[in-house]
Amino acid sequence: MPSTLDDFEVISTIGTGSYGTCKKIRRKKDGKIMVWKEMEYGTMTESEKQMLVSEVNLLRELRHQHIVRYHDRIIDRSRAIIYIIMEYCQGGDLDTIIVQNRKEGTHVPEDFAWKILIQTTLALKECHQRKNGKAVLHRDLKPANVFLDAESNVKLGDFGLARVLHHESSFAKTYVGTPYYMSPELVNNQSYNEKSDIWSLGCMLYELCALVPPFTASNQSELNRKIRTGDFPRIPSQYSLELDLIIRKMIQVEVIRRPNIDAILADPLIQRKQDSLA
Ligand SMILES: CN(C)CCCNS(=O)(=O)c1cccc(Nc2nc(OCC3CCCCC3)c3[nH]cnc3n2)c1
Repeated sequence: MPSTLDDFEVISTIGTGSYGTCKKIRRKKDGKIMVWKEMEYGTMTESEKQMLVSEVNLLRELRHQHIVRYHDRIIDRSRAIIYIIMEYCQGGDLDTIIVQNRKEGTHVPEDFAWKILIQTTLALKECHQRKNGKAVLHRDLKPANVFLDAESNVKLGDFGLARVLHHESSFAKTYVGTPYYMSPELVNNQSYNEKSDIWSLGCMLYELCALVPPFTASNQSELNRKIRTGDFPRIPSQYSLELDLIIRKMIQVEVIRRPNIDAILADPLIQRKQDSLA
């Protein structure tokens, strides 16, 4: 029985993303707290709508403990809006945590950083090595897309939506942040691949520890130059050499030297940490 808008009541607006608005909702029948993301499709071409349909179908297939769970979708044809209903992540997003620590002059604990690294890598593994074939690359891995549940476990969000965004008339075209996590292969106009997600993962872990991205600049060409060098400062000295080392392995300019998901999970540094965090 597909859901209808009447099955839910809106509690509050959480925020507006590059694709539309995210609202906190309550399912009336059992009081379950969820979110829906509202996307206007009225200005989309037929092919963009087709892309949206296939992205939403991908979302519903991604079932993993560290990926935000898709529940349903509601299409309001009269207003040309699609509502994508997903699990609510009570812990908010990593971007908010980074901003808060920067403001208070504090740092996240080392074990928290390892936990985020391990759980986000497991979420990416699910996407890169999907059972029935085609890998789903995230393409937009960043702190604002990594959410936490009530126990601070990772819930990777907004999969695929990143790809839908770049249709001509979308809000996304205007709504662009600085691509701090752009990989060297993207800077050199080469193709995006699974290792590009690994580069972004390394950049995200770096920012979680250092509270600033590994590469910063006041303009795109300066940023591109720094990214091509691959040179960046060590994470703050309070963090272990091992954590700095694993981040460095991911932020490698040469794609072939960058570890893939399985290499990261097999790394002795991770193995040892996984045991101690378990
Ligand atoms: C970027 N942030 C500073 C925005 C401030 C807003 N706080 S916050 O840190 O996202 C926050 C606070 C409390 C609960 C939640 N839970 C949550 N949020 C989602 O998306 C947020 C949305 C993503 C696109 C941009 C706008 C916000 C979810 N998507 C699927 N499940 C979700 N659960 C999030």
